[in-house]
Amino acid sequence: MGEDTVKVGLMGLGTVGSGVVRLIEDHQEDLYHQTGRRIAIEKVLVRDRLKKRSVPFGKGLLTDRAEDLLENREIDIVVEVMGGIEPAREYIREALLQGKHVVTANKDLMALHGAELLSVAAEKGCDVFYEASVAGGIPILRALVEGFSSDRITKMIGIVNGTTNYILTEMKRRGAPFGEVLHQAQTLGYAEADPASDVDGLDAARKMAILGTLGFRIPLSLEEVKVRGIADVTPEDVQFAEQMGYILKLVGIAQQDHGKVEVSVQPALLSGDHPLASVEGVYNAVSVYGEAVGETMFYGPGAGEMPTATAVVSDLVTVIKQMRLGVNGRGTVAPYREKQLKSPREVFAKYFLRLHVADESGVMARLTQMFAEEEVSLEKVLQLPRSREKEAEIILITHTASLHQLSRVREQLEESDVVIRIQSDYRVEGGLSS
Ligand SMILES: NC(=O)C1=CN([C@@H]2O[C@H](COP(=O)(O)OP(=O)(O)OC[C@H]3O[C@@H](n4cnc5c(N)ncnc54)[C@H](OP(=O)(O)O)[C@@H]3O)[C@@H](O)[C@H]2O)C=CC1
Ligand SMILES: N[C@@H](CC=O)C(=O)O
Repeated sequence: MGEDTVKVGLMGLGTVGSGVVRLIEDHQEDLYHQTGRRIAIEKVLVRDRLKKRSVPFGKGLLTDRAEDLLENREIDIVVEVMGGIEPAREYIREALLQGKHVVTANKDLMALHGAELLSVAAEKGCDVFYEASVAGGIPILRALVEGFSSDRITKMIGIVNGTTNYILTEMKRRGAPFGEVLHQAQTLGYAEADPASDVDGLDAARKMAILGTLGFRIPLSLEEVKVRGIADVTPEDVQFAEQMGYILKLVGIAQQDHGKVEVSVQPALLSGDHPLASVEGVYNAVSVYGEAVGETMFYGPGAGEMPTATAVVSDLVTVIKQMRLGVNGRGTVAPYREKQLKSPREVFAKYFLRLHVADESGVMARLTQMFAEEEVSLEKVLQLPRSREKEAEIILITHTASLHQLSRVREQLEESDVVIRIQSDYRVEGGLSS
């Protein structure tokens, strides 16, 4: 191997790592034409060297000692696709201190320690790219940083977790039980090592923290993202939503107006004509609204071996091109704007509530009174046939109200003697016509 070869240290050979190996092999000629360099995987770090692998490697290439990559002076670029916080953070930091460029798919790490790692990279004149960390195969980060650099982004709304979108789609399509479809998502390589982070919305929250930081150019931290997952979503919620013309999805929303931002992840009802309503299975999509450009939409596979590998290898190509130009590390840390978060009085949406109430006369009047007291008006009301003795079910969709108003209404409902329980409540996002 001569001068024209770039040597890569690969950390992780699971779903994404195997895809990276395949893609580099299959596209070697195309990659050479773009970069003028051959890409050679010099060492691969794994936990268990004896495990059976879907991509064949010479015995000497696999190692379970991180030093074999970090202390290898021949390795120019470390690709981290192991996942988790530690030891990934320590390894990436050390790689940067050794002057190696880094490509990672690790949103857990970038959402939590991105600022620290980018600042080490800037000091050492190294690149850190992490396109694969958000929305798998969709090149959304590059679009935000480069494509929208002349505009001011006001809103990003997206389906950014493939596993939960796959689960909700299968629940809607064939009424499949939650546990069964989660297991399928794991088998297909979509889910995180701990799938609770998909189901609880944390994976999507990490991605929204990254999108918010890059899109609004503010230092957004993970704790500032309000998170609710899909664990308590029932097949009935999905069906009732459909009856009323809505699709239930796990949605990330990042919005800024008057200099204040709101970032959240929650199961939300999307009206049938919403651009995200038809995004199914493992697919992700992000709508980005710019003041000047208007609405744009990015769509593609959000998880899985080869889609994610394309994002990783594209980052690798960028690093190699920058090496040729000698511009690595330039602009790694962009100056941020001042950050102000919205209070619950400043976050507005419509809401869907499913209530189990006493089956007696006058209940509807009592309910509407509670909403009226908080100045929340109702857009739709659906009374369902009685499901149990002395219990009726009512579904309400409000007009736009603040989160604060909704919490006040919820308090009243919870204290009321006619409400047996609030079965579910979801934010509602209108479509093109709203
Ligand atoms: N799967 C997907 O669709 C997507 C994943 N990502 C991100 O990509 C990263 C990798 O995900 P994925 O490929 O699915 O994960 P996998 O669990 O399939 O693979 C992880 C790999 O890392 C190795 N590894 C884990 N911990 C260590 C450690 N401490 N020391 C050495 N090796 C270790 C494992 O070794 P061994 O094989 O020996 O167990 C395995 O090869 C994660 O950050 C994930 O969030 C991002 C976008 C999509
Ligand atoms: N578990 C994640 C993988 C990609 O980021 C998902 O399902 O989206």
